Amino acid sequence: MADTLVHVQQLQKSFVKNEKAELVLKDISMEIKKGETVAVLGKSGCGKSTLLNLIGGFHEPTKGTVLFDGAEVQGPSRRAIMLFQHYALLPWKNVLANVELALEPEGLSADEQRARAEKYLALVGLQDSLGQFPSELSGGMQQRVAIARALAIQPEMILMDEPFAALDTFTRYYLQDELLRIQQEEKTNIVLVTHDIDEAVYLADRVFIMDANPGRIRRTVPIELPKPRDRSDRDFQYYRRLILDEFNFSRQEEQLEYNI
Ligand SMILES: Nc1ncnc2c1ncn2[C@@H]1O[C@H](COP(=O)(O)OP(=O)(O)OP(=O)(O)O)[C@@H](O)[C@H]1O
Repeated sequence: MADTLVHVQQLQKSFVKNEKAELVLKDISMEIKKGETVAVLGKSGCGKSTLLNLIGGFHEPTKGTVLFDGAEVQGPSRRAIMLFQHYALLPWKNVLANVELALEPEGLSADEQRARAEKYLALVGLQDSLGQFPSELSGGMQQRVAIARALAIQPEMILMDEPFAALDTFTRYYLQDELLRIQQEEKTNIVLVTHDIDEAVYLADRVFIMDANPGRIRRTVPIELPKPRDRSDRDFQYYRRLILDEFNFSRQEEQLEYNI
């Protein structure tokens, strides 16, 4: 369909462990529409990162297919960039050089490359930190460099694996707001793997809730609230509660491992 960017069809993934094939993902089917932000929530080990890696072409499916803009994903592409929890910046390069390095395959002139890197660093508010090195930056600033580096490639989709999990609550809220603002400006698709129910309800248009052993999608929850959202609003609490109930947290049967 014209408005579908990612189409996951009957996806299965097994890994060999102790000489036995272990089914990690079973029969995953989902669509991500152009311009959408989706979140994937589930218990630790249910296969969220594996699903993200399959969508990004970093793993090969055991069965099934992933279509990106109608074509089968057969490997990583610069149209879908992965953003990790631990920034992955080169410590010996300054902020500007870290972003410029990611642009080398684009074949831009030196001036164009610099202008593009500066544009996206300004977009994340780091225009005054171009010459600083990663060790001189806070975790939140390092993640902003990583976001600028991903955006500078101008991908259609950014795959985020718990991008703010290493940050304190205030920095996390701040970066969630930044991400929302940037996403609305750039219209980049975002697939967000998170443990943070609040983060999923705040950012996502739809939340995919996964079950474990083997990993599968149990329920899809559309978050029908205008953005930016108010975390203290009753409707926000409604969705938060609905998702908490999916995980039986209200009955305290599960060990709490989420940021709520
Ligand atoms: N490359 C691999 N080789 C073998 N097993 C793997 C590999 N990658 C993941 N697994 C296994 O697949 C299962 C799902 O892992 P995955 O990292 O996708 O889960 P997750 O839901 O992202 O977990 P977490 O929330 O803890 O990051 C786990 O049992 C893990 O050990």
